[in-house]
Amino acid sequence: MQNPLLEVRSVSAGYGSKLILRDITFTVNRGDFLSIIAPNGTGKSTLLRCIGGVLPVQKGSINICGQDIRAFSRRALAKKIAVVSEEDATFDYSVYQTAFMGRFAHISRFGGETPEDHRIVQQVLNDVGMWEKRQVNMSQLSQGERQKVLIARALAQCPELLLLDEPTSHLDIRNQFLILKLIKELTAKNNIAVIGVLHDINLALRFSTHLALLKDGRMLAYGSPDVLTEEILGVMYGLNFVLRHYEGYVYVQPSYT
Ligand SMILES: Nc1ncnc2c1ncn2[C@@H]1O[C@H](COP(=O)(O)OP(=O)(O)OP(=O)(O)O)[C@@H](O)[C@H]1O
Repeated sequence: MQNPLLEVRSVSAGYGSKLILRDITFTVNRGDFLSIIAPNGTGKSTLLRCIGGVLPVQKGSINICGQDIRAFSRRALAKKIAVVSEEDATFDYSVYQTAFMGRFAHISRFGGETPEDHRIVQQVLNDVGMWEKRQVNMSQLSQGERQKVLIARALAQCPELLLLDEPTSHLDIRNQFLILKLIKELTAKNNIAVIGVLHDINLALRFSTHLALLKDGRMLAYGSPDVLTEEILGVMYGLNFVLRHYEGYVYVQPSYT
């Protein structure tokens, strides 16, 4: 049987002596779109940093394609995992140069870049609607446009797992929908998986195959979107919520009572 794409086993992690994540376990398979949902400061970005190999785990292990991520070089891991996060955004380059950075892990040290690298960059910039602005400097873009370019850079990496840390926080409602729809389609087409931190629970419910619900650094529930209930939302956010079903989708709203 094929290994799961990602196995997170009993992971505890944090910063120095400050433990943030406690005993987190889940697996992700190809085709999955997992959204991590939790209140501010719970450890969502910390979890993505561990999976991306940026923050070492203190206990437990993280395997990708059956191998511990600690066994990978940075370059080898970049072929498996791409991250979209504003943390590592640089603004001194053009849109094209920024998206092209996604190809670095694939470019052979001796052969140099190939027409295929440029074809992929053109494709991803077209996909996110930023090809027309390819020569513009990143510093001259709106925050939403920058976010689209960072998504293009990650897609150019042709990863097996895409990590998205609030990838649509600066996008308008149309672009949020279109970008997540694009990512979902690419997940299916390329047989990859996505783990996203999305604060908009309704967007998460629209696109996710799986949800991970965290509180105080621990996993409260993990599974299909059915794990989200009014009760569990109340526990997570300390507020009453109502869940409504409409045209096959579930929507969440805070209740005023
Ligand atoms: N580099 C760091 N050094 C020390 N503590 C940190 C560091 N980064 C984050 N933290 C702390 O870890 C905790 C979890 O932070 P994290 O960014 O993972 O939360 P989050 O769930 O992604 O939050 P948000 O929804 O607000 O983005 C917070 O208490 C935060 O203060």
